Amino acid sequence: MSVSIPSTATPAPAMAVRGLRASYAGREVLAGIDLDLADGEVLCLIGHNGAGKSTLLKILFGLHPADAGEVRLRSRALKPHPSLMARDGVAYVPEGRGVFPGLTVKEIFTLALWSASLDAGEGRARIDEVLELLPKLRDFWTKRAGQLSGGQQQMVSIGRALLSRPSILLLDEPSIGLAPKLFQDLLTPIRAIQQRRGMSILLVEQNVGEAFAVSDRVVAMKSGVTIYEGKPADLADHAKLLTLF
Ligand SMILES: Nc1ncnc2c1ncn2[C@@H]1O[C@H](COP(=O)(O)OP(=O)(O)OP(=O)(O)O)[C@@H](O)[C@H]1O
Repeated sequence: MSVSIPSTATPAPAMAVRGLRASYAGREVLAGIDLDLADGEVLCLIGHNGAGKSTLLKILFGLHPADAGEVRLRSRALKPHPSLMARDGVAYVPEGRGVFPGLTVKEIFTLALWSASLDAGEGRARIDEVLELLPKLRDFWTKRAGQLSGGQQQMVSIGRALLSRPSILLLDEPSIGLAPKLFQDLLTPIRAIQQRRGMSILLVEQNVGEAFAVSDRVVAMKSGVTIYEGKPADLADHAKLLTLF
């Protein structure tokens, strides 16, 4: 008689990075990064300017090549490429928002649906879903992105990323140019969406106060390597944070 034994194995992380190295014109900026992003976790990546945080995100979405190391989605090793990552449920919101200033929000979303080759019915359903998740988008739906505030543009950028129903969201410094209160207003719905969807988020942020409040774990980087990993509460004391750098 065969007896089935329940598996006690830890599930593979949503995304894992091993020994990642990268450079620009021969200058090494990532010097061997190991990182796990668990299922349904918000991981906040902090560090000085130039520590390599944005480069890491770019590599994970396939926008910059790694010199060495491995990127895994679940336990599957792959060579990141933007279309491949998008197909596999990864979305990337770059620093600086990247919305087309001359297009209305509606046009930006329509363009994103068109480039994802979704049919009209599915496209409408996706837009309705994002508008339900981020209802404030309705307030400026027909305005040109260039006329929107920084926080509104950031919401457009994140909403556009959510259209693809990602399981992993790579968010590069969404607080740039936002007052702390506006940043908080943006993070609160993101955290709610993340919990509702069970999405994993890798959030690069310098604005630690607000970011830690929605993060499950923090990793600090310095000069291309990770130097600390812990819970936000362990770093709540600002003095302790400064000793890391
Ligand atoms: N396109 C590029 N060409 C050459 N060097 C670059 C390029 N992008 C970044 N670098 C350099 O690589 C290093 C890491 O930069 P990166 O932007 O990844 O750091 P960061 O931690 O995200 O910094 P910040 O917080 O300022 O955005 C820095 O020394 C930076 O000057």
